[in-house]
Amino acid sequence: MNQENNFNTEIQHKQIKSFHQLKLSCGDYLRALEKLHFTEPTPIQILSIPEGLTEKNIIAQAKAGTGKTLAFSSIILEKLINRRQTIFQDSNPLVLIILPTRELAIQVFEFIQQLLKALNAINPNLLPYVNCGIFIGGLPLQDDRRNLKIQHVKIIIGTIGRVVALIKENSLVLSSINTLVLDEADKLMGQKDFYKHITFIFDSLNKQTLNNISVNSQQDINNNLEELKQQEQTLIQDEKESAFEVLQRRKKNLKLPVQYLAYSATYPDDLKQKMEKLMETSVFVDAIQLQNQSNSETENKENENRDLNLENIIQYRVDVKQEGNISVTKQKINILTDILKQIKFNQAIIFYNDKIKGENIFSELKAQNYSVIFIHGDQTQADRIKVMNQIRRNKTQIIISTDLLSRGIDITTIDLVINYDVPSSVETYYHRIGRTGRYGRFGISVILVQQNEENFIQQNIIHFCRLQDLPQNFSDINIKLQQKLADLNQDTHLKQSQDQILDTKEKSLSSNQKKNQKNTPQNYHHEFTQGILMKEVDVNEKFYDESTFKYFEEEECSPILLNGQTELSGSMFSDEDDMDNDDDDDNQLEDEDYSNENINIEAEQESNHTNLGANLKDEKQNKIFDKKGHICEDKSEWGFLSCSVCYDFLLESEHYLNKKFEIIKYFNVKKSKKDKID
Ligand SMILES: Nc1ncnc2c1ncn2[C@@H]1O[C@H](COP(=O)(O)OP(=O)(O)OP(=O)(O)O)[C@@H](O)[C@H]1O
Repeated sequence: MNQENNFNTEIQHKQIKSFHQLKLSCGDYLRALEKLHFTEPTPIQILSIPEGLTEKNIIAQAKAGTGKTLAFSSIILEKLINRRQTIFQDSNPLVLIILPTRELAIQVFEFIQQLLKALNAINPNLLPYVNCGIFIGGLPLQDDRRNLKIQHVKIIIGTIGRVVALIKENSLVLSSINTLVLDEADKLMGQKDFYKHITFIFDSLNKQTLNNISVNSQQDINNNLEELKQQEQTLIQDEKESAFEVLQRRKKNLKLPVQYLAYSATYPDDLKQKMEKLMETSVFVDAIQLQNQSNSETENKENENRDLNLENIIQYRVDVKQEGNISVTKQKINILTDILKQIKFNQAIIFYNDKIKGENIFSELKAQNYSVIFIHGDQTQADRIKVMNQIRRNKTQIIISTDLLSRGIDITTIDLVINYDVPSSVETYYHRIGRTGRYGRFGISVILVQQNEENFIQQNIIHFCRLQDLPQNFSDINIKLQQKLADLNQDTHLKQSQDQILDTKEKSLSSNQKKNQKNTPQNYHHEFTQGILMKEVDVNEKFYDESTFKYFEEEECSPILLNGQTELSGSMFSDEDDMDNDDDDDNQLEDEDYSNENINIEAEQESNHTNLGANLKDEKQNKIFDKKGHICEDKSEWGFLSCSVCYDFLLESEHYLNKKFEIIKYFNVKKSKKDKID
């Protein structure tokens, strides 16, 4: 492309201010994005979504924290929406997403679940057969087999070892996969063990998708023969040629049975060629240039357009000097605690290189009464999930981690990253510091440098990154950090009130579509002669519920047994304790205490919301208070829900709680269609 063309394309890209302009054709999907507050696309979304929708293989690069997950998720979902008429014919998975760590896999799983949920709330008939499943090491294999068999998972999200194991034992069938996503692709391709598995997946995909033409798609081919004939005029020489041969030749001709999407913030040069070879004809989507051009300081400086630094992260270095008899370890701990005392951060992550060191830092900080937690790959999966939960709920202020959390993890409240140990490469450095400064927010990073590490730093870090010495005075930084926290809190409030407005819009928009939903419990009237045993399922945490994994069953999915004495009150709204920063470990107590309090807090906050929001809240409050005085008359010692008022209340609450109440067992309950009674 010549310079003038380049310039024009850049101008066009800069003019894109909404997702509508990105070849995303489905209005409901655009509304779902809006509902989740994704209104303006980021450079990687502007560049890679339209490319991806043309079925090209993509190797995409964008700086840390700039929206790569939404970019590939949008391509996947738009493709599924376009194919929705035929999805239900196939019980095999259609999309495979591979990630390097379990924590990242869980995050991407939850993100796509959220997108699907928002889409489903707007139009339940759009992708009713599309669900996603998570397949990671450390959890029972038999659960994965069962989920693949019974749940007909369409979007597979997993870590490489588990995915390969499932392919090898034929539990995971790849014959219908049409998109393979490699997130943190340089890690997956660059590490020797991973690469071996990746090539195995590519080979299996090629074999199985071609075999599939003769088996699973036969029905599909026959159905679409006429259409195929029109499209493939040049291929069909003989009217009697079988549909199988037509498609076989068509696929071979295109040589692209599966679309590959690779995303990362970093690609070492030697790796790019290796990837291009494996992914055959691919395009390189480079968002770095566009990201840097939107920053006036670096405008028109060709070499600086490959700069991976984020403007919103201030990077400091501090030298660890030998002082008297004090050991280097002690020196480093002193520097660390000094930084932690002086910088008024909200949440910090400290990266270290070996596990024993991590445990030592943990003990030192714990002894100084810091709210601290540590994580590494040798912990049990139960502990890893527990730690991630603590971090995400902002229940711990300092996280000590190996490079396990250096990539992809998206926690907006982290505002300080400390490289306690120097990372092994500049790529790892970029990923580590990218745990702060997410989506353009302010963040700080500090690297501790020992004398014997100076050469490495000079050659690998200083040359590429904008390191400056740690200042004596942190007051300016602290003001910025406070401002960031205030902005984050304000964003949360704003989003909450916008959510209420959108929910109301959505209710009126989709009331007709919702009428089409059949056999949901709401459509039935229940006559209670004895009782129902109910189970509470947190919709956002459905994955955990499906597993027999003990820790999560205890913490997230304990069945609720409403006994005869149950008083309906605000304590039902325990789901809202996301905002709770209390460090209390006793979840049961905390839920109940907080949620009662929560209603009062909300009542106070309501006065600031719009009328529409206020009405909605009123509606919710009334629902609680309407029934608050209600005490079930049934004194059944078994604690079954046996009262229709309680039951109705539970169903009404689903919407607010973001939970589903599944009926485990009926006891002599008659069911009849509600509309007959009405
Ligand atoms: N268009 C958008 N509007 C608002 N927020 C967005 C948008 N796109 C992404 N985000 C938010 O930006 C944050 C970072 O996104 P994401 O985790 O996808 O970054 P990433 O590029 O994959 O980062 P990393 O390189 O660290 O993996 C997330 O909190 C995400 O919800």
